Amino acid sequence: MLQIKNLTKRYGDKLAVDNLSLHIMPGEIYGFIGHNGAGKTTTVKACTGILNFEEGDILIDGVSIKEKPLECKKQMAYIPDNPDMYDFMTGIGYLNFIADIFDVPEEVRDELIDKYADAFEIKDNLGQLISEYSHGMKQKLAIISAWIHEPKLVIMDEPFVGLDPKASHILKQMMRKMCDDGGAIFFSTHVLEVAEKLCDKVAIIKGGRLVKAGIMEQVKGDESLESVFLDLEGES
Ligand SMILES: Nc1ncnc2c1ncn2[C@@H]1O[C@H](COP(=O)(O)OP(=O)(O)OP(=O)(O)O)[C@@H](O)[C@H]1O
Repeated sequence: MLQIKNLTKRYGDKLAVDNLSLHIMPGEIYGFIGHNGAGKTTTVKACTGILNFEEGDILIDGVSIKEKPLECKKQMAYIPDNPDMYDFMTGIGYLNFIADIFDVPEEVRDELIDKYADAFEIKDNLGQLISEYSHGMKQKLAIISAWIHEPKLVIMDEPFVGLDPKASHILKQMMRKMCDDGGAIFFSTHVLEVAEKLCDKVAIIKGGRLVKAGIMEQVKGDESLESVFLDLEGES
């Protein structure tokens, strides 16, 4: 579903991502972990077509994001680390705007908005301006907007930041359901306990280079993900 092939990205002289390859298959929740500045956001943004890269390629369902960005973007949803949305819109206005872009039929969008807004307990806030939303409310709106066009692939950067415990629980259920239905999820996180419980596979990046990747149980063995991560961080 998402194939990162030998991705290399530089900012001027700074090598941010170095020859990174990963393959996220349908049905998989794939976690992406690494220290601050390791290259997670750079990789995530390259996957969504927001950030150009010099070397390598990224395929969404077999299609290159470099060659056919629009075709790729139709298949996916992206939730950035900071949900910057149009403050002048109402919540419902924003959701309908996204649904329009992705051509979601009215009955379908109404049903999905109703279901997810209810689950996240922001139904009563949908008529309010986004400028009046808290960080967590914006994050909930961003998640709903991602799910209403039923993408095959969801890419998220730190999706649990700002969510209250109930909303985190609902998001985890939504992620599992989507992947059980054949979708795929690639997300970065610093919350290793969540990654350990939720992810089928995990990749660890350090200084722009992939240091470990694979099935969660194999990556962590008998240890916790945290101790594997800290051991790798300690290695020079
Ligand atoms: N626009 C930019 N210009 C120059 N350097 C950048 C830019 N964005 C990121 N970098 C550098 O690229 C490297 C990777 O940054 P990136 O944001 O991908 O890390 P990250 O793993 O997402 O970190 P964090 O966990 O702190 O969000 C860092 O050294 C960072 O300073």
